[in-house]
Amino acid sequence: MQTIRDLGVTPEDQARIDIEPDVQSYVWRRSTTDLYIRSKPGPVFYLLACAISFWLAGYIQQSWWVMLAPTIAFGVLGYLRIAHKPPEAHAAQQVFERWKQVHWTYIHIGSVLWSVIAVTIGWLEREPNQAVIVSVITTITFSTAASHAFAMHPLHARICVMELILPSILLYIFGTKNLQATGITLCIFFGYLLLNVRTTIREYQKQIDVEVMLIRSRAEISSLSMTDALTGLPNRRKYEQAWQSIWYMAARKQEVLGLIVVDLDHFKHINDEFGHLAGDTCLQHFAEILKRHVRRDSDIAARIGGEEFVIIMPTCGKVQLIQVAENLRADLQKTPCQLGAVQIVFTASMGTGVVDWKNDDSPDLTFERIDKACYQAKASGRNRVVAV
Ligand SMILES: Nc1nc2c(ncn2[C@@H]2O[C@H](COP(=O)(O)OP(=O)(O)OP(=O)(O)O)[C@@H](O)[C@H]2O)c(=O)[nH]1
Repeated sequence: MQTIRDLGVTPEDQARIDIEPDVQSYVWRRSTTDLYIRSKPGPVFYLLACAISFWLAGYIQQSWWVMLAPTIAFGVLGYLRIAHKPPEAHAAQQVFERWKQVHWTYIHIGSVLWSVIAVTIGWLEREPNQAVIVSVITTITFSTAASHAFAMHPLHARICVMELILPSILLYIFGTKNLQATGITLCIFFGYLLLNVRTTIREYQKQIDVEVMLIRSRAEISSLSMTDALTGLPNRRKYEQAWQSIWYMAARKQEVLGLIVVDLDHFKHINDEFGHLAGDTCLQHFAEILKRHVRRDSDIAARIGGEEFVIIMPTCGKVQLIQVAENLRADLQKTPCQLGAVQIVFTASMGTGVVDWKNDDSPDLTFERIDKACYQAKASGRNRVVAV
């Protein structure tokens, strides 16, 4: 709900302030959803690579049981990754952080498991045969995929790449004789990957920045379309939306809901005598006075026509409404609008009332009743408050 308490805050600033929590939650949601989707297929590919390498090394031909442990491990991991769904869009930051930690644990377990398999094959084979070649190629593929897919969390992405590739490098260089060249090549590739992670992180960040910019611009446009350009108050469109939703919400519990309709007196004379620009300044002057009298966050003051304004005051009873309207009326009367050397004194007529839950069938009916009270105030001499 839009409030007008922040004097000196432009509608553009207000739009930005209002949207910030949404932007933050979008960024958290976006990065967690990306992580969730991108990490899902991992265990399937680990298992496939494991089966092919084991087959080429001849382990499966010796005993099918050799695949039991990897199948269970990657099966459970796959299930956990799928079942661990990202938090709801408007969850608190801590919820997103906790989710991230748990999900990254699943991802790290997967990359460590793969490393154990790749190192076991290298350790048992110790020569560049087909099984080792496949395990090296798949290790390169997995680490490249990790460096591309997990750019939303740079530190974890880097650790993941290390977990996948470093154990193989160490084994090939220091633990074997025939695979040292492969180890050195992998080492060079590892360096390239670490540099590559930096680029992908930057690209991912840029993409998010563009999306955030779009969200902010959309919110700004939508806020501007709800704001009266001259006074900075919510406009008729915003008032209608707010009045409808506040009215129906109050109707559920039959809560007290007050409305003040304000119409400036003889405004045409001001325009005719001092010019249209002076008229505009008077409208701005009145809007500033109005803002001073609308103090609660739940109250909404809006300009709904040329020189017509309303104040929606939830939980505000008859007596309070009259008091607010009288204070506003008196304040306007004693505070002239200063235009250079000229002072323009003008007044306002007001109708006030609360929703009559027995007879008011709709927000429009309530408005009509209180608007009529405002006309009565005009008809009975202006510069007064009529309560219904
Ligand atoms: N300067 C200026 N004048 C406006 C604006 N919107 C409406 N008006 C003027 O407000 C005046 C309203 O005139 P009327 O509806 O006759 O009402 P009034 O002169 O205030 O007379 P009562 O309401 O009967 O007291 C018209 O002259 C409009 O041109 C605006 O944005 N700027």
